[in-house]
Amino acid sequence: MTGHTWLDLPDDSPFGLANLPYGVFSLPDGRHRLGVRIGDQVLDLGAAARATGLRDAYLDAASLTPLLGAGRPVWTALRRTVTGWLSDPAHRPAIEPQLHPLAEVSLHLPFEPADYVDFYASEHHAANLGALFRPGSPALTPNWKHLPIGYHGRAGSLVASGTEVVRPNGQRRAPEDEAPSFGPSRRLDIEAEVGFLVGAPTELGRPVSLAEFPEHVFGVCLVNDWSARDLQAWEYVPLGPFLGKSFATSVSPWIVPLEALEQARTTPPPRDVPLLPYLDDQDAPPWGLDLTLEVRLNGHLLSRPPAASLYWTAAQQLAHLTANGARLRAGDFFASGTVSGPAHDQRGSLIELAWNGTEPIKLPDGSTRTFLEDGDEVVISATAPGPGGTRIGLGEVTGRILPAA
Ligand SMILES: O=C(O)/C=C/C(=O)CC(=O)CC(=O)O
Ligand SMILES: [Ca+2]
Ligand SMILES: [Mg+2]
Repeated sequence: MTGHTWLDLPDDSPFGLANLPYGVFSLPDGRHRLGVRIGDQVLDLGAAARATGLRDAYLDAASLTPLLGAGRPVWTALRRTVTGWLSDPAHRPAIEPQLHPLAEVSLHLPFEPADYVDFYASEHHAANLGALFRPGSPALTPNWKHLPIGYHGRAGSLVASGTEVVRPNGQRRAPEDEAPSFGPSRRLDIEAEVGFLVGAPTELGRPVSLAEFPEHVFGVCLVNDWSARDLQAWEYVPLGPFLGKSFATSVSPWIVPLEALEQARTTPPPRDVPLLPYLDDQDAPPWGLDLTLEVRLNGHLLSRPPAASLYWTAAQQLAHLTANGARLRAGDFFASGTVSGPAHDQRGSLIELAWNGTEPIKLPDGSTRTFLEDGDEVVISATAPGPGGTRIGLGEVTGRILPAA
C-alpha cells in the first residue's frame, strides 16, 4: 500500500500514501464534501470519482456516514482506488485538478454522531483519579480489571476540532462550602483520548467478538473530552459523569483508516487477572495501538501520553459494549478514556499534571496553571509508527476556552 505518489511529497510525510485519512471539508461555496488528505492537500472524493468515471454514491455524500454503513469490503476497495489515483501517473490529469490546499478549505465534524461512549482504559489515569476523587478508597474499583468501564456520553455535544468551548456553568460544591452554588466552572480540564469510529452496523441482539473488530471499526482519530472537575465531583455519585462532561467533546478532523495503523498494532500490557472469554485477547491478534500523543497548552508541550500503555484495547471495548446485544449504528463513536502513562510527563489531564491544583504547572510566559483559564488554547496531536520507519500523522484536535455565558 505504500509505493510512490506523483505528488511532490517528501517520502517521510506523515500524510503520505500509507495514511490517506478521510474527512469532510468545504470550499467557499459552503457545500460539505468528502475528502482524503495527502500531504498538505485535500482530494475531493466526489469530484475525483466523477472525473474518473467511478459511480459511487457514498462519495457524493456530505458526511462519512453512508460510507461507514457500507462496511469493510467497500472501505478496502475504496482505499485501493484512492491509492491508485494518487500513485498511477495515468490518473494525474483527472485527479490533480480535484486537489485543494488544506489552507484554503474548512474542515468539519466528518460524521453524523449516533451514540457516543467514553471508556476509562488507562490504569494510570484511573489510579490517579481514584486517589484524587476517592481518597482513602482503593485506587482502582474491584471491577476495573474485569471489564472496560465506560459511560454513555452526549453524542450531540461532539464538536469539530477548532470549535470554541464556552466555559460551562453548573452546580459545584467545594469541600469547604456548606451548600452548592451555581456558576462558571472553576476547574475546567482536558482529557487527551483516542477516538474510534463505527462503522458497519449490527442487528439488535448480536454481540461483536474481538475478532470482528476490524469489520466494524472504520478508523481512529483524536478526542479532547473537556471536563469540568468541580461539576463532575459534585454530581457523579452514584450514576457517573453527566453535565460535567456533556458541554463539548472535540474530535479531530481526519479519520485514519485502521489499515494505516498496521505497524502501530502492539500487544497491550500483561493482564493481571484472567479475563472472561469474550474479553480474553491472549491468543487473539493484538489491538493495542502505539500512538504517541502530545498535549500543548498555548503552544507549550505539557505531556506525551502513550496509547500503548492503555490496559484495555478498543477491540475489548467494542466487545464489551455489544456483549448485551446492544446494536451498532453507522456513526457510533467511542473514546479510549484519558491516555495517561506511568511517568509524570505522560499524564493526559491537568488534574493529574497539577495534582488537583496542589502542584501548579509553570508556563514559559511566567504564568502558572492548575486548570484552564479563559483564552487558553489546547492542541492534542499524535503520530504512529508507519512503514519503513516513517510516521503516520493523526493530525490534531484543538479548542480555545471562551468565558462563561
Ligand atoms: O474516576 C472518576 O470518577 C472519573 C474519571 C474521569 O473523569 C475519566 C473519564 O471521563 C473516563 C476517562 O476519560 O478515562
Ligand atoms: Ca474521558
Ligand atoms: Mg445518543
